[in-house]
Amino acid sequence: MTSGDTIFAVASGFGRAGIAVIRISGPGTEAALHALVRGPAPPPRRASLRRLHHPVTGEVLDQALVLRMAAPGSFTGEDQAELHIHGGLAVRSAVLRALSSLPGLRAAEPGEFTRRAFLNGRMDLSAVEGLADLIDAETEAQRRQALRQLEGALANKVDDWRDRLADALALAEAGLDFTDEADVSHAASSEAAAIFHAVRLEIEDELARSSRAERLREGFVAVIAGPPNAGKSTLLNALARREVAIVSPHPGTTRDAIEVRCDLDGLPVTFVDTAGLREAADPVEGEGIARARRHARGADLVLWLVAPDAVADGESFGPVPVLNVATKSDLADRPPSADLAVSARTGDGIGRLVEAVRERAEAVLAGAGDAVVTRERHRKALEEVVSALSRAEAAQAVGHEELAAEDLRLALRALGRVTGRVDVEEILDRIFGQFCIGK
Ligand SMILES: Nc1nc2c(ncn2[C@@H]2O[C@H](COP(=O)(O)OP(=O)(O)OP(=O)(O)O)[C@@H](O)[C@H]2O)c(=O)[nH]1
Ligand SMILES: [K+]
Ligand SMILES: [Mg+2]
Repeated sequence: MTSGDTIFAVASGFGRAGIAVIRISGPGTEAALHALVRGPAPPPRRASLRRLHHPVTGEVLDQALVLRMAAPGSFTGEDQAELHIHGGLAVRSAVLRALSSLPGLRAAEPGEFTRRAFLNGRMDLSAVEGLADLIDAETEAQRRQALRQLEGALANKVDDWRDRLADALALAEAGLDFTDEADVSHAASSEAAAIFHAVRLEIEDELARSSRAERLREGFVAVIAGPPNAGKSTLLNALARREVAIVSPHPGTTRDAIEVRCDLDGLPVTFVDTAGLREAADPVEGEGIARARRHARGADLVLWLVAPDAVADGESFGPVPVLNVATKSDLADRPPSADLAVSARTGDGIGRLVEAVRERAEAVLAGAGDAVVTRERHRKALEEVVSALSRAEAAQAVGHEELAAEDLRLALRALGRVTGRVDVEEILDRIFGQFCIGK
């Protein structure tokens, strides 16, 4: 399956670079190469050095390494080529203009290459999402998780569940066909029940692990909270090793929450600096304080900071664990109530604080690397499967074989949505919209 258009885009990053890669995909690829190199298109799967010309004026635009992949053995499954050109902005735009001038060629939309790969059966939807995550991965743990997904960790499980449920459905339907032969009917339907019961337990097991995996994608969140002037923004800057937040001796300096993503030995942790908590007269500060409390209640961990000169009542943030951190340890000894003491000024204790946060992040994210359900979209679909299977079991237990078969069909359809084997149009735009041009 190919669409008529041939698309092209810069696949490497923006800005000056030694080399830029332009991708071309579609039925007009070979003709486009022919026009650019003024001769036969280079043979597939062989890197060939060629001069690129403007197809109309004949002007030489650049020397390029040309790679051609013939359908269906390419990323998109279509005829495809890569032009490795020199990365200057002028070279890039000259080659792009030359491509635009060719009939049937147009610039690709965001995610369009990957969309074609999906439509041509080169990857399933969960692999598409894995690819998006791999491009965005910032830490080792995220990279490994995304790669597992791209390589089909979820798709393989889903395919296995689908096969078994399809068998169960066939058995259930056989049971319905043989209702006049009670033995056959009974044996078939209890075999079917055993299958969908086992599948349901396996899916529930995966769902139980999924919240950790989703967390690994999004990162562990540690919110820095405390009374005004506790040194929250100073600590954030020390953790980020740059001046992200404004520091001043005036209480009430920070209003908006400021997030910094960190890589703590391969684990993704987001630190959030917030407005100092107090009764505020100023409505803007009051809004900042309301946001601070919301952030803290949604966090994985609150770092509760108190300076030696401040008297502060502790606050509770629901079930979120709190680490009590005494700040400005260069000014005073650590009070007994604190778990840790730090000085952002001298750097004292910062390493121990980072280690404490890392340990907690590790505990929360442990095992996330093996989980295969990494997104809300997967979780929602699998929850639907579980409830359809529970209904099927209940129906079957009271002899409503037809209802059980209907629920099995619903379960199969919901499973199909994870990998995109059924009615996917409505989710396609959302997924491919996350990609940038050239992917
Ligand atoms: N001696 C010393 N002073 C510090 C330390 N950390 C922060 N300060 C000072 O404490 C004051 C307040 O620091 P901030 O980081 O702005 O405090 P904050 O908690 O973000 O304050 P608000 O945003 O207003 O709630 C500033 O004058 C900092 O220079 C420290 O480790 N030692
Ligand atoms: K301040
Ligand atoms: Mg601050």
